[in-house]
Amino acid sequence: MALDIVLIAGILLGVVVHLLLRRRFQSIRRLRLPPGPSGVPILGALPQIGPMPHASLANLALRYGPIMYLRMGTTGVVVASSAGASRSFLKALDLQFANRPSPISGKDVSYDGQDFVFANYGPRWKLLRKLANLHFLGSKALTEWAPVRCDEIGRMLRAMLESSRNSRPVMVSEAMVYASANIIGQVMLSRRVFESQGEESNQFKDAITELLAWSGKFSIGDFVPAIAWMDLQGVQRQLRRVHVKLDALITALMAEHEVTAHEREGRPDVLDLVMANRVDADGVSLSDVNMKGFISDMFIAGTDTSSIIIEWALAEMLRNPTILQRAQDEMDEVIGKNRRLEESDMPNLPYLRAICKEALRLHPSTPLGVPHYTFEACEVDGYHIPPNTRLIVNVWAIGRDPDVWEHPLEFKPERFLSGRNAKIEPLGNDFELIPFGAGRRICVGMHAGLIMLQYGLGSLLHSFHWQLADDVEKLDMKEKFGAVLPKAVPLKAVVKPRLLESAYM
Ligand code: HEM
Repeated sequence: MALDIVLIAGILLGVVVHLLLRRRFQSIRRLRLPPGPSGVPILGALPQIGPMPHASLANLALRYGPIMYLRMGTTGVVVASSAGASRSFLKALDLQFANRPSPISGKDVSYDGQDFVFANYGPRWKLLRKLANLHFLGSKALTEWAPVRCDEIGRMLRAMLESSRNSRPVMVSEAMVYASANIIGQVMLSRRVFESQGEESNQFKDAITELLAWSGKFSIGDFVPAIAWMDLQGVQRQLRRVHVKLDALITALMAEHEVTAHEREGRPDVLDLVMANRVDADGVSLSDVNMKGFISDMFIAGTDTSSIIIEWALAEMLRNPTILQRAQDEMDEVIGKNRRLEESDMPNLPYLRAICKEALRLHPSTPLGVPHYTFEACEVDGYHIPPNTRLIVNVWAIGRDPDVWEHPLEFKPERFLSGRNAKIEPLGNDFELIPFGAGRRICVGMHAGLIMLQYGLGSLLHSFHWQLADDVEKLDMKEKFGAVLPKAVPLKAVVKPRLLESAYM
């Protein structure tokens, strides 16, 4: 009897110990973090991120793999560096990662997270996104605003024609930023923001360029919030300085817009429509600060993105004149030389579209996208991701992945004309090419950005012969890292008209 009790007690104890050990091992297995560098005390892996973080992270991924976990300061960061890894996050875990980390150094420029880009996933973000799609950036709205794009690109081409007559070189990205800002101004606020290309528009471009350069910096305070107040690298100070300039411009534009409301009766612009619908059926409402953030985001995200890619594409073609020639031949055949390119020509220009995809692959304007954030713990490909983790998708590394792209560093638009790659589109479904991101937070201006890229670049190629301003000097192809990735040395070129004079009028 006593033996039985001892035996049963022993078996029970064995079962309990077994269950406890199994749970313990399971939880250890469940809590396996993705591989990554161990880093140093306090700063974690931050010292391993050099001045070109997209390249540093790509190098670390070669060692640790496409899903990598880094502790940066006191913040956990997971980095996705392959098509498969980005699909695991932006498709399978899209909802969990649909938030943004709180912008510490970008506190001012994001209106303390009250804008659109940094809004967390929730009712206010949904309302902003709905209104942006409905009135500004969705396909119906884009069709309605096509005459504005035609007008502004026409002005840009005429200004370049003038430069060629006066033997003045053109600064490609400046011209495109000026055109893009005026398109956004006309559509959103019924006014061109700059009447002439010159000091005022250059100040605006410089402010946006500076803002994007500083906001891409890996600021220590963003990763060690306890010491953010010290602003050790001066990032917040610099961003505040630029924000003050841009905010003054936006405040003035909004005030003027209110005064001129009577002039737009029956023909509302985007701001009128968004203002009129700023409270939705569920009572979610947009404050004046939300509205300022919305306008500011549209100018910032909508101007220095397509223009950067156009500049890179032209630079690549100046290094590879046969590509430039083939693009011009295609347009001459489809359009001729009596008129300029129209948006409706685009379906008939497969080579031009391939050039745009190739530029988006090799030179995505936002190399690390915009960071995502999860408040909840989750599991990805068998790895545990702790709560409050930041997600970086290395879009730049994905576009250069040698396992996907043959000769990844070469600019070869032909790769998109046949075979498997011909089906790849940069629209968030093919994770090998995600310059606009993917999932719910995919760029809301994706279609507008693509139109500006194809129509802007196509118009420049079709309208002019291109030559480097300084033929002797080798074209500098270095990148300058920030939230966006422009050429370190802006492209300066000499143009000569190639269409009938009447085509420019
Ligand atoms: C070629 C041009 C462009 C590129 C490459 C680009 C790229 C991106 C990327 C990578 C994101 C982050 C997506 C993510 O979080 O996963 C983004 C977000 C965003 N973009 Fe663009 N963009 C372009 C043009 C535009 C334009 C023309 C506008 C507006 C006029 C715009 C407005 C925005 C906004 C508001 C967001 C934030 C969306 C959100 O958080 O829900 N973008 N863009």
